[in-house]
Amino acid sequence: MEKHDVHHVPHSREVRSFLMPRDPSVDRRFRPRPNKQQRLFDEVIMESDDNSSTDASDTESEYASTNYEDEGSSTEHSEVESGPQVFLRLRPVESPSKLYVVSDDGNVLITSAAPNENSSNNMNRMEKHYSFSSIFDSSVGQRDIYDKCVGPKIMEEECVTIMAYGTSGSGKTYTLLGDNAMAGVIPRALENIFTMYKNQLYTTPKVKLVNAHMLLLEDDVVLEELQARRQLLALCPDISAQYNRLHHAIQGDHEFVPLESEDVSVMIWVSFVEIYNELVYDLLTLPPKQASMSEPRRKNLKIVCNKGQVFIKGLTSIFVKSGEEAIKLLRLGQQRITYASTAVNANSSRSHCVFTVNVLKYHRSGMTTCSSYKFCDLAGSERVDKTGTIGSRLREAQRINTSLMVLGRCLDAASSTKKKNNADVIPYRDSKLTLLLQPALLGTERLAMIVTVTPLDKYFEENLNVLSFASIAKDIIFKKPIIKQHNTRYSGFAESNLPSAIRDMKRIEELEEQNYKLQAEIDQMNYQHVLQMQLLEEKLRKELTDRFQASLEMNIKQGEERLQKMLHMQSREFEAKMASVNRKHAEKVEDLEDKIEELKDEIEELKSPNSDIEIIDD
Ligand SMILES: Nc1ncnc2c1ncn2[C@@H]1O[C@H](COP(=O)(O)OP(=O)(O)OP(=O)(O)O)[C@@H](O)[C@H]1O
Repeated sequence: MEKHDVHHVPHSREVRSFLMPRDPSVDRRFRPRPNKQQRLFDEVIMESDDNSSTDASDTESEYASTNYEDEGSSTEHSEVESGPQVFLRLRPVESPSKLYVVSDDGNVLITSAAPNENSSNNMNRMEKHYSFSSIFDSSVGQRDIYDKCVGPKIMEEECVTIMAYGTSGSGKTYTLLGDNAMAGVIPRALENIFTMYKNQLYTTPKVKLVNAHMLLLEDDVVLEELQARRQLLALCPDISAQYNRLHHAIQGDHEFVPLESEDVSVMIWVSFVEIYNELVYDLLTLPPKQASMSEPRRKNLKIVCNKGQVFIKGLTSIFVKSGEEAIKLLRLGQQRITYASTAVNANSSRSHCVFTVNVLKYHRSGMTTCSSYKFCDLAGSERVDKTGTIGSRLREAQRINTSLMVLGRCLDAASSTKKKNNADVIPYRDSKLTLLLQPALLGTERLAMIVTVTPLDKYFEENLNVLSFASIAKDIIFKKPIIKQHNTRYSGFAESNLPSAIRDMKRIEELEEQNYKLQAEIDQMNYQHVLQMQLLEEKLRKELTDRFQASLEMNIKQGEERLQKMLHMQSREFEAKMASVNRKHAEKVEDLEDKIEELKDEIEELKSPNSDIEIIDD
């Protein structure tokens, strides 16, 4: 086993690469790092202030906001120097490898030198130390993971991206979603959010984040939103029994406290996307209007960067009134995710998924703020050479590995304090994933990464890559101000104090009720119409059948009569012929009888004694 000598000074600087990760135990002096922490991304801040846009520039909204002019957006900043929090979770396994040891303080993972046959890389054949914000061994459950990694961020009402990263089958999806018995981070966060804002929840979708802009919606748009939400929720699986169990278990695990403020109304929206083979798909699309099209068409969407804001153009965002509704939509989206069975996980996510919860708050002052929580379940990195992956699975794996590699490069660039005077210092545009997670990678929003590892010998090398990736993320120091919340002030909205807001709400509820009734009437009329059409069709069918039957019967009758006539004529002809033949025969018989009589007379004459004829006797 090759031992790492801490006093040995390498002659040249180590080459940085994500695929051949840096050895974190190499003397820090010889890592390609600056001597002191510098302010990063000044140039990127400038970029976000200018009017340039990537992909497409589309800030015009289909949503009317005419009466409520946006007086300008701003952001609530925190100037504190900070970096991402990186947590390590070890998956429970039957016989854990002895190659991984957690330090006494519980923050450093020490990997032993790999046995030669387990490593294709010399660098891996030495002891390494990886430090984390916290390490959770297999005994740590879902409750503690939430309390440590996510809960405080929700309480602070900050914009945050929670990212699960690890090899395939190491427990990323389990950590984020959990199972029926043990809820993961997302259901807990939803319960936390809905309990926190319990007294401020606004039941009408009056404010929406559209293309990264907060808009006050007109009544007709509100109705559309309510209709869309009703339609989509109707498609969701029924999880009420399961949800009740989950809800009680979560509330038993944590003590979420409702906020007291009365000056704010809160609206919560969720969206869910997957990035599959470098294409972005909406997992909450509405069903098609025509009933004939059973499956909603999967249309890939564009990620747009405009004025430093990143959003997905045309992404469905659904207004939710309870944790149950949000979890229902999460389950619906999950059913639409691309899963496949791989060598290491029978139900492996083949895409990166991002579930976003936007908490929009409008304050009595007229200020509207948004806290955005992004939960990102990354597809598992995979050794395509060892697992024998082929065909479409291989293509997927290559795409997954490439996008993870770009993510690694972005983190690497962010952790490198070597200042470069160009805006493209972080290559976040190189993959859809990094483009979408740009605010977290640039440090404008908080980033927490939960790294999952299966502590088995056979995954040793893959795990070292994951750990190196994590250690790169851990090194990042953002000096750019963290955006705590996005703010917008509306001039019209300032007047919308509570009484008028309540009036609005009542009016909207009335309209919704009316709309509901009209929809029911339309449904009833449609039903009647269909019924009438069916009856008419039936009547027409019967009429046609009757006519056809009558004409058929008439044709048969006419045919019979014709045949009867022909038969009669032929029999008369036959009778006449027979009569003539009989007559001829009778005449012949009469002639013959006459002849017989004549002959008889002649014979009598000859026999009489007076005859002159002498009879000679022998
Ligand atoms: N900490 C844990 N405790 C109990 N079971 C776990 C834990 N972590 C993972 N598992 C189980 O391991 C299996 C694989 O986990 P999971 O699907 O979360 O992996 P993954 O990292 O998301 O994989 P992929 O990237 O292939 O989708 C699941 O059956 C899950 O229940």
